[in-house]
Amino acid sequence: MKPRIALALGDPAGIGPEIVARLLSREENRAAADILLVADRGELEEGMRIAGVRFDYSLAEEGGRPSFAPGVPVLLDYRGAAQPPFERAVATANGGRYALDTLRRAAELTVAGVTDGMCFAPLNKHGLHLAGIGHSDETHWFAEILRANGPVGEINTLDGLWTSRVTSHVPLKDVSSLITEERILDAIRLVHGTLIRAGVEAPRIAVCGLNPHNGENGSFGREELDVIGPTVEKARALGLPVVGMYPADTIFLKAKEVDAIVTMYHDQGQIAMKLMGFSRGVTVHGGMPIPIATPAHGTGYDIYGQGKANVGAIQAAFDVVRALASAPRASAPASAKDSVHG
Ligand SMILES: NC(=O)C1=CN([C@@H]2O[C@H](COP(=O)(O)OP(=O)(O)OC[C@H]3O[C@@H](n4cnc5c(N)ncnc54)[C@H](O)[C@@H]3O)[C@@H](O)[C@H]2O)C=CC1
Ligand SMILES: NCC(=O)COP(=O)(O)O
Repeated sequence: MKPRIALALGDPAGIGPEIVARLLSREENRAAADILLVADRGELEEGMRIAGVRFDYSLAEEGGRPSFAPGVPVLLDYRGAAQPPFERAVATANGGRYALDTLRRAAELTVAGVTDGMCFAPLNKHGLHLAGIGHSDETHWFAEILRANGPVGEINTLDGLWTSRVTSHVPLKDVSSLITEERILDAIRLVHGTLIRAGVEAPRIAVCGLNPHNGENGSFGREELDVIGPTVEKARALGLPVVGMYPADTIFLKAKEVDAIVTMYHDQGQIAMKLMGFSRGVTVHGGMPIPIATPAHGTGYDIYGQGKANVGAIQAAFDVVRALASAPRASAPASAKDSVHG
């Protein structure tokens, strides 16, 4: 059966509408899934205008189940509490509200079984903060509204390599104090479970150090000796397939030998992954009861409206979420089965 995918435009001030338009202008994408666009109609039309593409879509009735016809996306014309017109190329509370409300609607529809997974174009985290998200990022907001009952975190994937992070959207000065046995084990388990769900039968996972050259026996920091090394040993004893720890500056040279790399902070993984393939990188929101994917790149305000945003990463995100949505779903916690929280 074709997966049914809810698709949202993300931040209307950025390149999201343009890249979604370009994604859906590809006939093979419209054929590969039943697509429910959760989007303001004016923003979708604007995205098509900027991208210089057009495709046919039908309209869903609010509250009604969409009736999918082959190759024709269904649009749920929805903007939540946001009010057009949207300012462009700048983070605003209105744009952040639009992003959050459309994501919430897409999540509700997916939890309710109308769709099997969701994909969204980039949002702007400052806009989310202006809109009052109440969390550091959308991952923790998703965890709340979906009542995720275990560890959650961003997982990035590119060309078959996956990464998870022990810390994510926190100031760099706080990273060291957040590197604990519990958080390292969570990051290992999160990516291990995601790999299994993605069909990797025997995942191999490498763990990264924090300090230059793994701290050189404590000369440049003790996190490796005190926490990371012993936790890697413990993970192995628990039966998790981990190797390492390896210094951050060379761990990605081993990318072909492993399926996943656990990094200690955001940019350890993201710089490497974005250099390896900026236009193919995907972020999966790990630990959620439903599949959620988005491009690893952001809102690209500097190229808004120019019609030159690359479609590659949202194409990859769409492909990843289709694969995850086609796999048998781990049972959602009872609390998340009927409604979205909050
Ligand atoms: N999927 C998502 O929701 C993501 C959202 N973000 C958010 O996006 C916002 C902006 O982040 P930045 O650090 O400025 O990164 P960015 O990825 O938006 O921009 C970095 C550079 O890459 C270029 N770029 C980005 N996407 C492109 C595309 N598809 N085609 C061609 N060039 C592209 C931009 O023009 C810019 O020069 C932040 O609020 C960040 O949190 C960041 C990553 C992922
Ligand atoms: N929405 C996903 C996202 O923003 C991932 O971006 P980042 O983790 O690279 O900041």
